Amino acid sequence: MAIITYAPTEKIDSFVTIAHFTIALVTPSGNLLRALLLTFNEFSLLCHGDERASYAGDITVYGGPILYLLVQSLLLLGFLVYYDSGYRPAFLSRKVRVKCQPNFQRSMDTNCTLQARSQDAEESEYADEDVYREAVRVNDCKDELRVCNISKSYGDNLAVDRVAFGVPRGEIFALLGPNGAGKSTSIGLIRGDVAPSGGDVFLENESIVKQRAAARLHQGVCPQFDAMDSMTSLEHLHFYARARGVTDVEHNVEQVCRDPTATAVCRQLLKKRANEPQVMNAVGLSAFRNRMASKLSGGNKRKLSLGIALIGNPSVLLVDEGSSGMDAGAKRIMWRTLSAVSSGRSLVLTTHSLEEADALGDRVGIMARRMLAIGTSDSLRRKHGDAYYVHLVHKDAPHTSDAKLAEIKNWIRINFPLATIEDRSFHGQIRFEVPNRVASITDDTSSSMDDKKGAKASVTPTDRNGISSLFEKLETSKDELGMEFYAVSQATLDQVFLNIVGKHNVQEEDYQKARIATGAWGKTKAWLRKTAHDA
Ligand SMILES: Nc1ncnc2c1ncn2[C@@H]1O[C@H](COP(=O)(O)OP(=O)(O)OP(=O)(O)O)[C@@H](O)[C@H]1O
Repeated sequence: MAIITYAPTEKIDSFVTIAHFTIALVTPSGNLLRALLLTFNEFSLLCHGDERASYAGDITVYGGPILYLLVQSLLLLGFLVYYDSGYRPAFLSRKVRVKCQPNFQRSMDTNCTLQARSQDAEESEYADEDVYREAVRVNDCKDELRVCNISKSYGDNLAVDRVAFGVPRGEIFALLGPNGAGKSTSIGLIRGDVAPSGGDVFLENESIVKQRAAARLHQGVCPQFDAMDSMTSLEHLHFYARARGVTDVEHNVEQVCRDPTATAVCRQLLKKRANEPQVMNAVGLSAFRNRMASKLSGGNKRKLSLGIALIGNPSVLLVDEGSSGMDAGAKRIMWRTLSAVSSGRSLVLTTHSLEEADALGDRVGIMARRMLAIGTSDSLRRKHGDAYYVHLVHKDAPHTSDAKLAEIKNWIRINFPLATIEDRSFHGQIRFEVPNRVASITDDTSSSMDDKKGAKASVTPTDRNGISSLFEKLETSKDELGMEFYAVSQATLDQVFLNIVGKHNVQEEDYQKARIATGAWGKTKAWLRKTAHDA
């Protein structure tokens, strides 16, 4: 419009052409627009000044936009390949330190650089000493996967805060956390899809930040959502094998179980149907090889995604919620498949299912933005669920009178002053929790809360015979209280998880948002409601 308004009439055409070519230089859509305008303007196609245009492919007609688009496609493809490779010329990179350190500066440093601080100060920055120890261990270990103090923030939202762990070959590491804890972001960071704000990830000692293409060769990813196309299961595997540059597609995963520690299940799977593609065997999809992926059941779709992740026999396998949406039976089959394919590689599994983490994970990491606890499920139970859970059933159940239930509760309070009795009792059944260390303390009925604290404080670490004392008391009073059965169990991983997130005051993302709404908007709404009501 500016050209048409202000340019001399005889120069309008040439000025418009110059403007078109200049804009099209940096915008591919500008080329398409120019081609479209030419199509709608017959004079532009047929005339070249006062003469007839030689042909439509002339540089001033369609030739210009086509040439520009070709050059732009090549440049953008080159940029994409360069960006995806993660390569940075030396002059653009900051100082590279392959060795990562705990306690890096929070100022979003791309290296895991160590600030000179005392060990106590360093340790206090981590949720507990096991988390700190893992962050230190991951510096020098030879694990196939090393996640070094990785962080990611989206604006003000710090989604992942200095998470550090290592996964050696043959180990399954289960990453647990409530909704919005940053599990999928952590997987994205390990994959190299999300650029970290700080820290680094090393796959077979290759940095996902600085050698992304090389590091990615070592990983296979089974994403949270199945991305299926209109192809059969077999065609999917062939397609992804070619995309990954795998030549021997048919026997690609022949060596899935080459490790001497390979499980018997794994070896059996490989023996069966030796002529089938081994990925098919490994994930147990042989029967559905020619079925359209969209027609597979949810469980088999997950297996196909796992099969795709196994293409190329990666040494690090990332499984994001591997059994989500599966029924109990399919879940167990998936677990067997996962443990079969885990031998000889490092497997990171994110899950909401504590049962799954317990069943599969050699080690478990519980995170909510930062790592809150790490260890085997047994060590976590010992550390964070150090209590016995007792379930009593009265012999008159389900018709036990309230008086008898009150008598049992009274007995519990006298014998286990620090026990927590569940408020609700179901048809003559009572559940209570006794802290392990104090299971053997006897107190009188009149003991005040201070007395109880005193009793707890007086327990020494050697006072660990709580379980025998607990059984002795239950056995002695069993008949007197009219108990039919009783069961004593240790904390489940569910209880451990709740204890840990409770201790760190972690809430689910939606709940947090709801609380924020209550704080600001909620208060305003309440005030408006009150004002309207008063009026
Ligand atoms: N692309 C993004 N842009 C902005 N914020 C994001 C983005 N991706 C994730 N987040 C935020 O990061 C936090 C962690 O999200 P993430 O999806 O990693 O959690 P999660 O543990 O995988 O949750 P879930 O178990 O529900 O899948 C959330 O607060 C989320 O809103």
